[in-house]
Amino acid sequence: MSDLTNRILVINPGSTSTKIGVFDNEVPIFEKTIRHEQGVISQFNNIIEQYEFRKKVILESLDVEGINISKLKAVCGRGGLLRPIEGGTYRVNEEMLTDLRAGYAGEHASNLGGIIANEIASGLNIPAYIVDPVVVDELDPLARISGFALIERKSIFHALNQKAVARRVAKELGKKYEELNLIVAHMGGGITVGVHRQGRVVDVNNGLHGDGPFSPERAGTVPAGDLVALCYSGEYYYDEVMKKLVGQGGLVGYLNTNDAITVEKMIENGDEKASLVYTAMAYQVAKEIGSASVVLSGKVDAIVLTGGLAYGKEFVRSISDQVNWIADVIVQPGENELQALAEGALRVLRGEEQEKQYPNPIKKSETVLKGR
Ligand SMILES: Nc1ncnc2c1ncn2[C@@H]1O[C@H](COP(=O)(O)OP(=O)(O)OP(=O)(O)O)[C@@H](O)[C@H]1O
Ligand SMILES: CCCC(=O)O
Repeated sequence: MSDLTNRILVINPGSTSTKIGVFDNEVPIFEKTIRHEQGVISQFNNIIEQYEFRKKVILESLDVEGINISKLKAVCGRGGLLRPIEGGTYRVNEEMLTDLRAGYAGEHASNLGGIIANEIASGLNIPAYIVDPVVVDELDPLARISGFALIERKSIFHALNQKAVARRVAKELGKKYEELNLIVAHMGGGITVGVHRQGRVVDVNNGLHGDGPFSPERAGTVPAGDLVALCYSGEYYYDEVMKKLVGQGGLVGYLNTNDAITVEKMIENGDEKASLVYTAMAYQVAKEIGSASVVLSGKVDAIVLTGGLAYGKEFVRSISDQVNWIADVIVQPGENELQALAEGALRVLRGEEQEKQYPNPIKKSETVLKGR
C-alpha cells in the first residue's frame, strides 16, 4: 500500500445486517455482510442501543480479516434520519452526532452509520464522513406542497444508491450527471422514484412512511379518508397502524412475504392473487415514472431501474413495456452503496469536492415526524 493510497473503511448498517468494506481508493479489498439474528436484534429497545454491539462485530470482522485499521485515512458511514440537507459528503460533527443519537427525524438503522464511523475515526485521528443520507432534500418548492396545509411532502429516499447509479449512468453515456435529466427508480424493500434534474433530485416520493408505489414491505400512498377512518376505528394502536404501513405493508400485507423471488415462485405455481399483486406493484412504479416524466416536461435522457427487484426479469419487463416510450430504460440491478460511500469520501480526500458541514440547512419550513 503506497502513501498515496487512500484506505477507507465504509459502514452501512441495515435493519437486519451491517455491511462493511475496506477500499484502497476505488478498489474494494474486503467486503462483508454481517447478518444479525432477529433474536439478537430484538433484545435492544431501539436502534441506538445497538451501537456497542454493532461496533464490536465490525471491529472483530476487521481483526479476523487481518486488516490493520491504523492504516485507514478515513471512515465513512451511511447517514441517517437527520435534518433535511442537500446531497454530498458531510464531515461528522457534534451537531450531527446529537441528531443521530436523538433520532431527530425518527429511527433508522443508518442512524448508527455516522456514530460508529466517528467512534472508530476519532480513535485514529482521521476524519469521519457520511454521504448522501436518506434525508437528502433538493426538492423544488412545488414538490413540497401536499395539498393538505398541515402536512408538507418530505424527501426521504435511497439518495446514496440513486445518486451513485445516476453518476454511473452519466459516465456510461459520456456526460456529466449535472448535464442530464434522469428518472431513477430504486426498487428494494422500499421503492423510491427520483426526478434527477441536472444533478438535483427535485421531486421524489417519501419511500419510508410517505407516498409513492407500494413495495415489498411498505404500503406507499393509501386512500387518505379510509386510512383516517381505520385509525379512529378503535381497533388499532398507533404503532400497529404504522407497522401495517411500514414493514408489514405492500407484498407482506397481501402475500405474507417481502421476498420477490418467493412471489415469482408462487406465480409460477399458478397463484392468481400473487400475480395480480406483483403486477400491481410494477404498475404503480410505472405510474410514478410517468408522473416523474411530466415533472421533466418529457425531456428525459434515460429511465434507470435499480435495487434488488431490478433483478426480476418479468418485473422489469412489465415496467419497461409501460414506460419505454418516454425514454430508454437502463437496468442497473442491486445496489452499490459501499462503493458509493467510498467514492464520496474519496472525492473529498482528493479535493475534487468540498466536504460539507452539517446541518447546512436548506431553505424551507421544516416539518418532522418525531419519534418514528
Ligand atoms: N434475483 C432476484 N429476482 C427478483 N427479485 C429479487 C432478486 N434478488 C433480490 N430480489 C428482491 O429484491 C428485494 C430486496 O431488494 P434490496 O436488497 O435492494 O432491498 P434492501 O436493501 O433490503 O432495502 P432497500 O433497498 O429499500 O434499502 C426483495 O424483495 C428481494 O426478494
Ligand atoms: C426510503 C429510505 C431508505 C429506506 O429505508 O428504504
